[in-house]
Amino acid sequence: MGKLRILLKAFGVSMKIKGPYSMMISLVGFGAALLPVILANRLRTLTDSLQMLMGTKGDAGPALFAFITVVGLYIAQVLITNIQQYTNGMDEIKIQRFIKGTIIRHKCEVRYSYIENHDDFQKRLAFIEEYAGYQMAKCIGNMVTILQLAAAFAAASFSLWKINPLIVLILFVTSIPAALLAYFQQEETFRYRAKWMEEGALAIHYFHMIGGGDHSLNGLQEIRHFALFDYLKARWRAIADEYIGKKNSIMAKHVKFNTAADFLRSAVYLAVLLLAAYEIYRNPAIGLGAFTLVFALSGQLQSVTGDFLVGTMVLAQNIPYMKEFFYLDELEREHKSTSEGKPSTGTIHFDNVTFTYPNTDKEVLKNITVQIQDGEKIAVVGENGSGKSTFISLMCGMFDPRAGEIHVGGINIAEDPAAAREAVSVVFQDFAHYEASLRDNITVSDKHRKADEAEIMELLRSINVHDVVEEQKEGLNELVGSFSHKANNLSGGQWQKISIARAAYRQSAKIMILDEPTSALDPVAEAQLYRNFASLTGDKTTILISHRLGITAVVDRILVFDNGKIVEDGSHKQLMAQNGLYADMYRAQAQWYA
Ligand SMILES: Nc1ncnc2c1ncn2[C@@H]1O[C@H](COP(=O)(O)OP(=O)(O)OP(=O)(O)O)[C@@H](O)[C@H]1O
Repeated sequence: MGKLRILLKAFGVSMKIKGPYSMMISLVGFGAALLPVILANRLRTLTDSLQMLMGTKGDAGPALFAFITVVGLYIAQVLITNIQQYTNGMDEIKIQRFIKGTIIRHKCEVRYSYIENHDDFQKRLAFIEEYAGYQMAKCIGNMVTILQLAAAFAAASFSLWKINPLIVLILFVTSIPAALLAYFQQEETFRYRAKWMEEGALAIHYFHMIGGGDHSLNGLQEIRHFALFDYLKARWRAIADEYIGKKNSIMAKHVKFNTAADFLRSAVYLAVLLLAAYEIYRNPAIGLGAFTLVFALSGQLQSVTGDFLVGTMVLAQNIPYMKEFFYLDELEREHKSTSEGKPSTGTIHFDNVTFTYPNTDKEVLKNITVQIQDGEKIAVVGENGSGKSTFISLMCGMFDPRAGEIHVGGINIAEDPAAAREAVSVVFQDFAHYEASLRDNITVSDKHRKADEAEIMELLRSINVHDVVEEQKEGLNELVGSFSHKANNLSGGQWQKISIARAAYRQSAKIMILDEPTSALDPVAEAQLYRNFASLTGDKTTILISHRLGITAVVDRILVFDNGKIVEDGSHKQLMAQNGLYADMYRAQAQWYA
């Protein structure tokens, strides 16, 4: 995309965010940019009228009129400034809402592989959230400001030019170094911040681990128990202090240069006043008011020139960042569902599937071929890191295989993940905790199903997780979570029972996937769950990952994973007879229990 096209596209989006009311106020403000010049000219007239009056008993009318117009202009200036401040505040809110909304939308719509930091997605998203989105959203406002400054510059220059063109030239030329300085300083600060966003990420991680800025309680008890605050604080400090040190030296440099620039600016201003005084001395006919005009407008012209130059340079410099914002539109989306109706079968077919995670070379799954029939109960077992959860992620369409095809419910999941997911209910290893009522926590898995309280409780009883709801004062209406003071937090096992209930609630699913669903349950609860395994899974095809090999008794077939391959496939009896990896693992666990 060419620079001009990016700029025009950004203007379009930015104008839409601003809305017609705010655009109108900006255009009114356009006229208001001329107010200081009109005011300075009225002050000139007032000074001249007062000079005429001095020592004479002449007509006070012109002075009075000039004074009244000055008052009127001041009032108009105050009103317009405040209305503009209000609309600017509104614009800021709209911009933040737009940026957050855009980020959420893209995060939900892109292919899941981006979430695992494919294409530096997370870093680029952070940059868009922090900077690029704001520059894009503000560009039309910035453009209007630049035009206002240009108008104010032209009007002020015209007024001063008539007194002495040299005044305008001096003010303009001497504003250039200060403007360049301001621009380079902004750029240096930005560059440093962008670098910090990349290098300081670890410091932010430590800061959150200690509990700052993050509402999660993850690991906080352990950190307190091992008295790790000082250790983590030192790690955070080491990185943060380096940043602060560099920032301080940049700031010190900027202050030195800015002081010099301010001296120059004041010296030029005084020189211009002297020039005006000389002009009046040389030609008294132009009147004392000319001095008032120069006095009021010179500083104005200096700052307007500087802001205009810096604003234009920054707008041009920001075009690449605006482009970064439009990167979001180029990301690959998850395919929209094209199928009519839901899958009617619970079959799962992996056909020669090989997979590597984004940005890695290691083959985590190697040539997996497996046919799972409708209604089969399958256990997936294997050592840590052998590829079991990855197998599930692919089955849920989170990633595309590097080679091979996966059909879930008869649908090629790479082509229509949304339709294939309709067939599946799942308990992930790291399931979500929703800050909501227990009812919502259970029913979010099937938003179309309208079940009343009795029906939900019946379901919970059938899979033996009803105790979590019955123990709460408000039953299904109990708010749960750790964020709100009104909510009651649950234990790890209670949360897991709710996640199982959530999966069971998705009645229409043909396939049920359970990734270590009992890891947090007590032995009695676990045994009860497997006793009710038939109620939980019904006639659904079931895939169960577990390290507890005792549960393999409730399944028809076991897939044994080793280093990304299915190395054994059969019933418990067959695999024990085979005396391979499964039999070894089973005996090791049984021995432990014995
Ligand atoms: N997001 C990821 N990016 C890169 N590699 C990953 C990612 N997730 C997992 N892996 C790697 O993939 C391999 C298989 O991991 P997976 O989680 O599928 O194993 P698993 O059999 O489920 O293990 P566990 O029994 O410990 O849960 C491991 O070597 C792991 O390091």
